[in-house]
Amino acid sequence: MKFPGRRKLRHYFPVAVDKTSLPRLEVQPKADTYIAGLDETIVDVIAEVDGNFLERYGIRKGLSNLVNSEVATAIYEELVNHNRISDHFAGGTIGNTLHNYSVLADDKSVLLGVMSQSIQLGSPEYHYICHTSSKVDMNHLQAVPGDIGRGITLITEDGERTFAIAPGEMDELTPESISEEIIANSAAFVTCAYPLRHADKPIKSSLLKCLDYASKHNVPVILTLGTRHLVEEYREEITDIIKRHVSVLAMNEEEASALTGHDNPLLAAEKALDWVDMVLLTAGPEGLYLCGYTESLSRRETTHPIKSGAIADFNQWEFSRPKRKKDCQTPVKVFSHIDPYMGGPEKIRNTNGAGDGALSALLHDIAANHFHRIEVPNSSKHHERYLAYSSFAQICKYANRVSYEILSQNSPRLSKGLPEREDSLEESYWDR
Ligand SMILES: Nc1ncnc2c1ncn2[C@@H]1O[C@H](COP(=O)(O)OP(=O)(O)OP(=O)(O)O)[C@@H](O)[C@H]1O
Ligand SMILES: Nc1nc2c(ncn2[C@@H]2O[C@H](CO)[C@@H](O)[C@H]2O)c(=O)[nH]1
Repeated sequence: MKFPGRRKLRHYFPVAVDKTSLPRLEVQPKADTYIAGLDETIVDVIAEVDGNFLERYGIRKGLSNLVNSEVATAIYEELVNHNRISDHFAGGTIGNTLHNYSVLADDKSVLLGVMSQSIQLGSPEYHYICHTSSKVDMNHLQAVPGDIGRGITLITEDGERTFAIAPGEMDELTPESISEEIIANSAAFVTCAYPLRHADKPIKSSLLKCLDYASKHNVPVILTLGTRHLVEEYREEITDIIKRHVSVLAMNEEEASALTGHDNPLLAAEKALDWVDMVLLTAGPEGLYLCGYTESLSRRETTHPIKSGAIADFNQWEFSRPKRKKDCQTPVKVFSHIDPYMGGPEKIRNTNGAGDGALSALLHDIAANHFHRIEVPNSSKHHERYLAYSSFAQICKYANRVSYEILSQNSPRLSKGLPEREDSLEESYWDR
């Protein structure tokens, strides 16, 4: 496990553990630190189109639209005929998050989902495997006879991305394929709300089974909402799942508004904290918010300028470390915010995956805490049980930096980790 931030001088990390056996790519649940995630396996087919194209196919801009196979074929053929397809990328909101986690942490994750049992060279499935980090363990995927999902990613002139999703067999994941051992030993279980729109498909029961296992074994559940209209359509069901199972909720401000009824991100996050332990709320050009709980007695005051918004002096305690509410004797709410790293890249061609990138940084910090607690249980870092290793403010910086990287490289999946020079997130970059 590579640690987020500059830590070598200030803390002890057992980064060089004696290897008594050959390294194995497959996750060893009792020995490895890893994140488990469930997703619909999707390949993103990237194409540039004009607004008229979306209208003609009745596709709602900026959203993830489900389309049947006839519409998908018609769209695909038109894009091919007009030479509009620029690339194929492995996608899926959780697939992206796990890949990015594994790249950042240089460590393992487990993907639960389906994969075509026979894969042809150059096929979308082939692209999916090729563009996924070798540290994402795919040994637990369930084989299906047909295709995985195609996420036709339509980029309009304004850089906005709209999905036309042809599901193929991405929702055929059955509960029998879910390993309790994998979930029980993970540092966290991460999933998204998308499977909920496939009530008649086995993936939904598989998701619920994972949530039950995670709750049973006290594994933090991280849920990312996906897209605004999904939240609007399934609000009650999503809220119920959040209240029963979710520890960390990740969403953008539109999804937050649909879920909580608050357009103001601080108020939306505060409302969501009635249900969960932590909220990661990304707000596009406004940056991001990380909010949660800490212990009143051990809270730490920020040295950053104090900010006020819908909540006065909201970032006062942002140097505190996040805890689950149930692990606090006297829980206090903590709010932290950061503006986009260096104001954002000069040119943004599309914002696809920037929010997922921020989430993978948060997962890295949660997994680092899990790893350190197991390796150095008597460290002063673990006198109390924390949810993450770093403070709210520090995680904000890291998450923000990763979003920037996704935006500048124009793809939802990181091709490499952050540069070593910057492993210290406190150095020059942050001082500008
Ligand atoms: N226009 C922008 N200018 C500067 N930074 C931006 C811009 N858009 C996004 N960002 C950065 O990326 C982060 C995440 O962006 P955003 O809120 O758009 O995510 P999202 O809608 O959840 O994305 P996705 O669902 O595609 O993963 C923001 O918190 C911010 O740091
Ligand atoms: N799992 C899943 N991912 C989606 C869906 N629609 C869009 N995405 C993914 O969201 C990512 C961007 O956040 C893209 O890489 C898409 O593949 C969907 O219906 N299900």
